[in-house]
Amino acid sequence: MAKSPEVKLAVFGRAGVGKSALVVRFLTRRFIWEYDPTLESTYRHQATIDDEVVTMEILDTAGQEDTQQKESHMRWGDGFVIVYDITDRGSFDEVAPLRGLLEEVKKPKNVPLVLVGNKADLEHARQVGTEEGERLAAEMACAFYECSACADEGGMVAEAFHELCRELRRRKAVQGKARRRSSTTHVKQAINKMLTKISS
Ligand SMILES: Nc1nc2c(ncn2[C@@H]2O[C@H](COP(=O)(O)OP(=O)(O)OP(=O)(O)O)[C@@H](O)[C@H]2O)c(=O)[nH]1
Repeated sequence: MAKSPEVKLAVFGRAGVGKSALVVRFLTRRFIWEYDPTLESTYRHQATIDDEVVTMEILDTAGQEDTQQKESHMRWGDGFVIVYDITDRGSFDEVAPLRGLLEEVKKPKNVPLVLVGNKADLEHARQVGTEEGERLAAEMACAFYECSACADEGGMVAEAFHELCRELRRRKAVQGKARRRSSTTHVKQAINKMLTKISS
């Protein structure tokens, strides 16, 4: 039987945006109010996404990491969830620099990621409009979700993680095709060389 794909996903965002709450919601479908804010944690999780079993390793980073720690976690990950809090404009302003660092650390560029605006249940305290999130995601060419780890009726949190896995799968398929195409080209070139030698 084919081995299920394994993907490493890292969750980034300013301290307090709800990274741990989102990861715990995704893994347990529950909301837990408080976590140790300084800890980073890794979890393993299996899910069936479009009939394919995917094994995820999820790193919930600590919001107060220094640049060196961030870079090391960025090197570790295959795909990224960048989270901001819709009630905290400063957390939204930190998204672009985080994406910038990702693009510096990861090569090739155009890193697989999804953008999540969390705490959508706190509409009365909103500081970042939905359309602003949409616009930023369009600029970053990634999917965008407004979610609430606390009241996730629509299953949006899982959808964000699943979409990231789909994006990684799409890219792997494209890379596989490109590799196959280049090896076919090499074989063709070798045959042509041989034929040229024989005929000369
Ligand atoms: N109302 C509301 N509160 C939330 C939501 N998600 C998280 N919180 C609260 O926001 C606070 C911070 O949540 P955490 O999950 O610890 O945030 P974090 O991003 O992991 O923070 P660091 O670990 O410090 O980086 C906690 O008090 C949570 O209960 C949400 O969707 N809605």
